[in-house]
Amino acid sequence: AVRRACVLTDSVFHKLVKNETLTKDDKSPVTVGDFSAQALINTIITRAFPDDPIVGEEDASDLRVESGITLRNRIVELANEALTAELKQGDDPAWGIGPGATQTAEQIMDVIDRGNYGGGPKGRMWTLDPIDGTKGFLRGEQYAVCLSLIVDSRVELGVIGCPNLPIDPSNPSLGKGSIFYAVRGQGAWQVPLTEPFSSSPKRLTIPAFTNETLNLLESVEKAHAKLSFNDRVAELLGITRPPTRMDSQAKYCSLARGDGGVYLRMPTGVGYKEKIWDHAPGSVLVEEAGGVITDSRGEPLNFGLGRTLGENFGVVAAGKAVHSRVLEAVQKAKEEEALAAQNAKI
Ligand SMILES: Nc1ncnc2c1ncn2[C@@H]1O[C@H](COP(=O)(O)OS(=O)(=O)O)[C@@H](OP(=O)(O)O)[C@H]1O
Ligand SMILES: [Mg+2]
Ligand SMILES: [Mg+2]
Ligand SMILES: [Mg+2]
Repeated sequence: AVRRACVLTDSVFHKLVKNETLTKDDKSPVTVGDFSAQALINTIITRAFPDDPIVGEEDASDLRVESGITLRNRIVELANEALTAELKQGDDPAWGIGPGATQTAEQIMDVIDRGNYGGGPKGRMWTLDPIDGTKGFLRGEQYAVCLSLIVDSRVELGVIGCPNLPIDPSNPSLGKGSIFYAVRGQGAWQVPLTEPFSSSPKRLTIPAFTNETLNLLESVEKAHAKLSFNDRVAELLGITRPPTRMDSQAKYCSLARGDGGVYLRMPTGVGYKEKIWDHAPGSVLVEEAGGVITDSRGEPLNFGLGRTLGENFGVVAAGKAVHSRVLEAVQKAKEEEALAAQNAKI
């Protein structure tokens, strides 16, 4: 499902035109690529696991109204193109894909809305972010197709497709595009997007870092994380390398294979609640690569609270040894901030 969606989003990027993007109520962008990829993946999940609910980022309400007709028609066309593409190794026509698997506009809208599940502490559920880092996608930079399976609040499987991420940053000739995946208890792995079954998966482990090699992985968008706080934490840790900024859960993939040493994402203070689909796949990937992921207090992320992670205490992910040092530096930076706020009041 993730591979097919990556082929879809990559082709959408190359033919995307200006009026194929909507601005959602929260002012964030969503493109025909996000909607059609959600239709595609939800179709496959629904056929393979008919009883499983899906917590998906997008919903079709803006497409069901008069003003959404042009966008809807385009999404139906793109989703059907992706659904009916020829079967590849590992594909099963019982999943509603392959030549002839066309759906009506109504079916496409309904399958997008299979992502409307509210989440919660008990049972099986999938999370889907059809394009994570939509702003990165629009810039032609990093984005990711992100899927996870949660059972009784615990992430058991995470799959992250990164069409624009170098396969090996130290060897650019290998090109771009990988799928990263982890099954709890079975390790973290990377396979090339184009040949996921024919090449042997590469096992990922977070390497050891020194102060000289350590660096932060952080958001591109200033509205998504408090980057000035990150700078102070880096200073307290004695980090000399500049941070690596990239959109989407490609940050978790980069951490899992050691391209960067710490993923730090602190709230900007506007009351935004992090969504479970933005962290569930990445969290199991990092844990299976030998890392630790918590909020800034050191508490585990709770994927059983609904569609969000609840009150936002940020996210800290790193290798085991580094993680405890980062938590200490984060606490120190928070104390400094509180003190400065108090002094400003006086
Ligand atoms: N205010 C605020 N604070 C924190 N996070 C927010 C905020 N607004 C949006 N979002 C979510 O950020 C997701 C992408 O963020 P990333 O850090 O992964 O990439 S980016 O560099 O910031 O674009 C992005 O995911 P996508 O919508 O899938 O792109 C959002 O879910
Ligand atoms: Mg979005
Ligand atoms: Mg996202
Ligand atoms: Mg998204």
